[in-house]
Amino acid sequence: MNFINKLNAAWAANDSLLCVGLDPDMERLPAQFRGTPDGIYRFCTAIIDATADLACAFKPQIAYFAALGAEGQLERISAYLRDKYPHIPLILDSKRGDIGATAKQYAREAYDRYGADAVTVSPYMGSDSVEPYMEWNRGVIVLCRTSNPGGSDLQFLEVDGKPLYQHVAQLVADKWNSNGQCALVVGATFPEEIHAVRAIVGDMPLLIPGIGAQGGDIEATVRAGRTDAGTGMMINSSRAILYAAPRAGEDFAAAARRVAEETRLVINAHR
Ligand SMILES: O=c1ccn([C@@H]2O[C@H](COP(=O)(O)O)[C@@H](O)[C@H]2O)c(=O)[nH]1
Repeated sequence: MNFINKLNAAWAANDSLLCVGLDPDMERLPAQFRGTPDGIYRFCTAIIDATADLACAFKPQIAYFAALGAEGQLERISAYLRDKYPHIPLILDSKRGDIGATAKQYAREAYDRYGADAVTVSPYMGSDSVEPYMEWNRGVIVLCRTSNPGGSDLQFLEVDGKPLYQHVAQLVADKWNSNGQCALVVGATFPEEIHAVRAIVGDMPLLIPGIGAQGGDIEATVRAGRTDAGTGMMINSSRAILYAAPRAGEDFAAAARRVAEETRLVINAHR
């Protein structure tokens, strides 16, 4: 099943637009998982088990694995998700961008090595840098209006009367999405821009990081990004779920589940 079909199925099966981020920071892991690469695997799979019926996707950020030389654990986590929850897409957040020959290797890394259903890519190097991803029947999620404040340095530059990020949205909608496999990254910290991007791209899925630890407003995000079908979004939360402070008598996985459930409820209240 291709990415968009799988995402549609996961939205429906779990009645959820919540994407759970997998960013295992060794310093923040519960003590029983610290110090060994296998601990990363056990922590992430415990989070997956605790939230799989509440999520429309899981999004590991590759830096958290590569920094520790733990890419093998990411391969294991991806295989675990595929085997146990084959209906939930895996989004590899790697934000790659390079010349075509190198991009071909990055595409193999994402789709073949990690078995990702979709991967995040940077549009900065243009069409030939994203074409190799399009050759796979998987998802390509293009950075458009990122959640960080510094994203404005370039993404807000006015070009031909409109901000650069809107040109990216238009380019993806008009050209790069000819096979219907694209989505865009737009930060929850910028609801007005989510609204502007939605107006350009119709019902194309949006990956929306920035709620939770980055403080984005869930209600404003959902109102700005929802489609007529009440879907169209993968609203990502990583640290707020992974490192939810356990209440008395509650373990980390139960705390993660509680926060994921609360987040999904708030999202669904405004769909
Ligand atoms: O614009 C962007 C693009 C990607 N991210 C990534 O999403 C998560 C957010 O983590 P939180 O803990 O929920 O803040 C992280 O992996 C980022 O690399 C983003 O934040 N903004």
